[in-house]
Amino acid sequence: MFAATRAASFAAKRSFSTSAANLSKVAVLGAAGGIGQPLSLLLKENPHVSHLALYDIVNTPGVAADLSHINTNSKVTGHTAANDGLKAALEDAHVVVIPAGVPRKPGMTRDDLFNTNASIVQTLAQAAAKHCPKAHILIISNPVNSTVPIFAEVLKKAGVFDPKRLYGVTTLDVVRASRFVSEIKNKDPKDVKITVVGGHSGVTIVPLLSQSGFEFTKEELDALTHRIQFGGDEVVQAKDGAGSATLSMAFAGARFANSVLEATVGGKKGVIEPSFVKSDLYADQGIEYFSSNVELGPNGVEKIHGLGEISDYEKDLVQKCLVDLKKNIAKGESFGQ
Ligand SMILES: NC(=O)c1ccc[n+]([C@@H]2O[C@H](COP(=O)([O-])OP(=O)(O)OC[C@H]3O[C@@H](n4cnc5c(N)ncnc54)[C@H](O)[C@@H]3O)[C@@H](O)[C@H]2O)c1
Ligand SMILES: O=C(O)C[C@H](O)C(=O)O
Repeated sequence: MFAATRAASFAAKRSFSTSAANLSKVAVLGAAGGIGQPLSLLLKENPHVSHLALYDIVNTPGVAADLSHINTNSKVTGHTAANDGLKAALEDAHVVVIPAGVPRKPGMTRDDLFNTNASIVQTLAQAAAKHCPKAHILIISNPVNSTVPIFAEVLKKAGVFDPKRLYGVTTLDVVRASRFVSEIKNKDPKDVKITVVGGHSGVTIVPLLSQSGFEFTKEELDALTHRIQFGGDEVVQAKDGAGSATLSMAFAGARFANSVLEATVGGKKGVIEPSFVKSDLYADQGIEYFSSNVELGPNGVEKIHGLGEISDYEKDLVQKCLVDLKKNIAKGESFGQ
């Protein structure tokens, strides 16, 4: 249903989106994985993409050959580590989306992925610093609360860090929040917008349900908050060892990538998405990265929105969030340094 709606909306936009200035190369790193494949499929439908470069350590030639038969305008190329494939994928990229890395199994936290994924992200950051220092970098690889600071430290070391162009993708949390609230309020999710702030794991995910326009009982509030914070665990448990969310993440990642493209090359104004970015909101408490609604413009992050008025219940959630977030960020920064 999404694909049909999305295709229709993209098709409508295509009529005014064909000039070269509106088109860009998008690279997906980790493109042959559970997220990478459906995400690349959705990006193949995006009218702002002129070239989709798919990089993974395995299987990208097949994924690229398959996607390249879809009759949308973009060219698709597949790259592996052979023949300097990472360089070829990254050169001239305007947007780089990164779902490379291992997913959770039941019983694991996202932080348990750190040991494996930190070095993967570090390697990809070193390559991005060299081959596409001006690209907009969208990080999906977990733990996002630490992988974004790792990426930033590598870019800083290379002297190319632009905080306006590095984004942790937290869109899945708002997608889930919208869906879960719509289920209990019997609404169409398209009319249910829930702001979610903080980070992307457990108690660092803070839904601001008091701003939703709906009334909740205390029981509903507790249940919804918990479900939004631990929605990822539901999928990990249901997949029973076969990974974590891939299809809903591809949907969320494609939505965020499209927003970045619309704001940076599509000329669209007032594009607002939540994202885990370098932020001043809690910098006075030593927390340099935070997810909140972010206004995107031609150069990326244009304005970081504050939290606005929040309830005492949410103030409590934010305090708990900040404790974990600070540790997750520090761990990423020290690894990246
Ligand atoms: N931000 C979010 O909301 C969110 C949501 C879901 C999953 N994730 C995270 O996304 C990551 C990927 O999840 P998945 O389900 O697609 O996993 P997956 O194992 O299915 O796919 C990961 C892919 O990364 C590739 N890869 C490994 N090392 C690489 C390297 N050095 N360079 C390029 N590619 C490399 C693998 O070959 C594989 O194809 C995980 O860390 C997961 O926790 C984040
Ligand atoms: O839960 C996970 O490990 C994957 C992802 O971060 C999610 O929220 O689904």
